[in-house]
Amino acid sequence: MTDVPIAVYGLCKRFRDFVAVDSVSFEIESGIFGLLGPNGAGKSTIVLMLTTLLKPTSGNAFICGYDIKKEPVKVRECISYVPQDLAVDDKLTGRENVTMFARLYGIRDPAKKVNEVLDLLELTDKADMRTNTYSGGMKRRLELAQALVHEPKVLFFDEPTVGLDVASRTRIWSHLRKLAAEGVTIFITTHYMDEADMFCDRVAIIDHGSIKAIDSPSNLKSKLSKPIVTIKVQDTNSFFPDLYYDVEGISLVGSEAGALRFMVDNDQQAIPYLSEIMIKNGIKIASISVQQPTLNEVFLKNIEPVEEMWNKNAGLRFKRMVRRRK
Ligand SMILES: Nc1ncnc2c1ncn2[C@@H]1O[C@H](COP(=O)(O)OP(=O)(O)OP(=O)(O)O)[C@@H](O)[C@H]1O
Repeated sequence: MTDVPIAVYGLCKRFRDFVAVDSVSFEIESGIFGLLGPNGAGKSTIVLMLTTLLKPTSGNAFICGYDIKKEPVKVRECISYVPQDLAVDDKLTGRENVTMFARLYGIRDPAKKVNEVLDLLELTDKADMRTNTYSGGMKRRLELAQALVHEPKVLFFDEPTVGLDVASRTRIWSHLRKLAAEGVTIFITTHYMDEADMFCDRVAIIDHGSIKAIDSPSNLKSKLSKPIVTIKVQDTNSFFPDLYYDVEGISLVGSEAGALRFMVDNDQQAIPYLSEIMIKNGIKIASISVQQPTLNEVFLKNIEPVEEMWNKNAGLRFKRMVRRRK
């Protein structure tokens, strides 16, 4: 028994002899947690187990302290799950859709609560229109409204922004950040690295059913690589002093015509330091730019390259072919 909203211990799922989730463990205390992984990595299988829709083969998990195997009803009372596929009835209005969910959850005064969540998700204006007139972004917000009507402590959201335009994505994320600030623990799956980087407090990268890396996006990025500072100079024949080559936390990693590239521990400290040296040595700076490592790079570093996977699968296919012919 644990107090954290989501605690997962050695969770496994096998489909016959195929291991879809391989002894996954993690704890989530608060905020937005993103599960990232290529297609078929095991993300949905984990979400289905945590939401009690699929039985684990072994291992266990606790949601709000409740055992997903022994107390599935208690778990369901404190969570909401928004799947990837649209779960909005086009024949009903937005209000009717949310009211239906409120009734299913057995909420006593549904009208009040429905108004509250419609307002929270900025849907009041269009609440009495049929949802076949809604945009994709509005439908996704309506699904979120449906999920929030019974005030869940933990929200599972599969691919929250898939297929939406930039403005709708930003809006969904701003609602999720607000919910997280109010104390709802949010578990999302996504393929959008830039969004996970910007909006998730912690992420886990999963491949072939096991967790390859788990941390805050900034820690994962800084473990992978350091920022690169590129300084371009006006006179491409400038003489560059050797001085800064040996400074701790700054190392020269490239020099092309008129440009020097440094890998630095801290770009905020390195830039003024390097500029000062250049100015003191009479070198005129044309521009300074910083390239931070991205979560995309972290992701690619942690998953098996498609080529290797293809070779492995081709090997398996070949073995099966040989077996069939015997
Ligand atoms: N009911 C099932 N029976 C057999 N295999 C399954 C079943 N459900 C999932 N799998 C397999 O388990 C693996 C993980 O699937 P899962 O749907 O969890 O991946 P995912 O990371 O969610 O992928 P995507 O990003 O494409 O949604 C896949 O190889 C999938 O084919």
